[in-house]
Amino acid sequence: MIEMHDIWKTYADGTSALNGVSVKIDRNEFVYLVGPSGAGKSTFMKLIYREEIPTKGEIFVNGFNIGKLKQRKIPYIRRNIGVVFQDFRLLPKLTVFENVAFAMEAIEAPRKVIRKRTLEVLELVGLKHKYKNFPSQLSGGEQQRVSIARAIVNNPAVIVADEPTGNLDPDTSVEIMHLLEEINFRGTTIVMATHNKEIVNSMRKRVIAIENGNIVRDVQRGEYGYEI
Ligand SMILES: Nc1ncnc2c1ncn2[C@@H]1O[C@H](COP(=O)(O)OP(=O)(O)OP(=O)(O)O)[C@@H](O)[C@H]1O
Repeated sequence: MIEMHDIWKTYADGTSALNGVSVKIDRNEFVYLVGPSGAGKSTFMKLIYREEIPTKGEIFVNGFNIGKLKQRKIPYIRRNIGVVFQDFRLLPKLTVFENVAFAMEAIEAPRKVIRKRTLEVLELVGLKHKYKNFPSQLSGGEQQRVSIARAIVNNPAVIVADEPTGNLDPDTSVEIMHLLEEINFRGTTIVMATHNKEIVNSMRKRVIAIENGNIVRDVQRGEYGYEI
């Protein structure tokens, strides 16, 4: 599903973020990425959804060598990877429905299909009744649910979530985690960067720890392993 072969990433200003990372993540896995601030977690994820390309090494997602992807193939890979951010990144002037439908319009799905599928995913995240609301009328947890609906609407093979509970209180964080578990259970691979020790230690999954751009630990049903 995701394979990195000796991946190096150095940014334009000379900062090296990843130093020879190799890893394999199988279909349907749920992986927590942990490690200190600045360790390279976001970079790891940006390479998966092709926000960045590696300086050296090869990365395959769903069989595609995405560092070498032709420009015209990029929409295909974007459709196959849903991304969830800490700060939700919903479009404030669009309703809940429109925020989710927008991701399907981008791939030019037929109108009827868009309506049916959008309402279906809003139901899955428990927000169908708020489809006419604007993001500003929702709680943080609800906004994150909408962003998860947007991430899954095109039925991606992988979801990449960068600290999805970072702006949420503990109870809401647990609800969001249950939703991600449910999505994983339905067949989507999930890679999630987090600093949330409680969640990692209570909902045991594979844990990959990154420090100074290297994988220093990779354990099935692992622990958070840091003090904060
Ligand atoms: N666009 C960029 N240009 C230059 N340096 C960058 C850029 N993005 C990230 N970095 C640097 O690369 C290193 C890894 O950053 P990255 O964001 O991947 O870390 P992280 O583990 O996600 O951190 P955090 O937990 O704080 O989000 C850091 O030294 C960071 O300052």
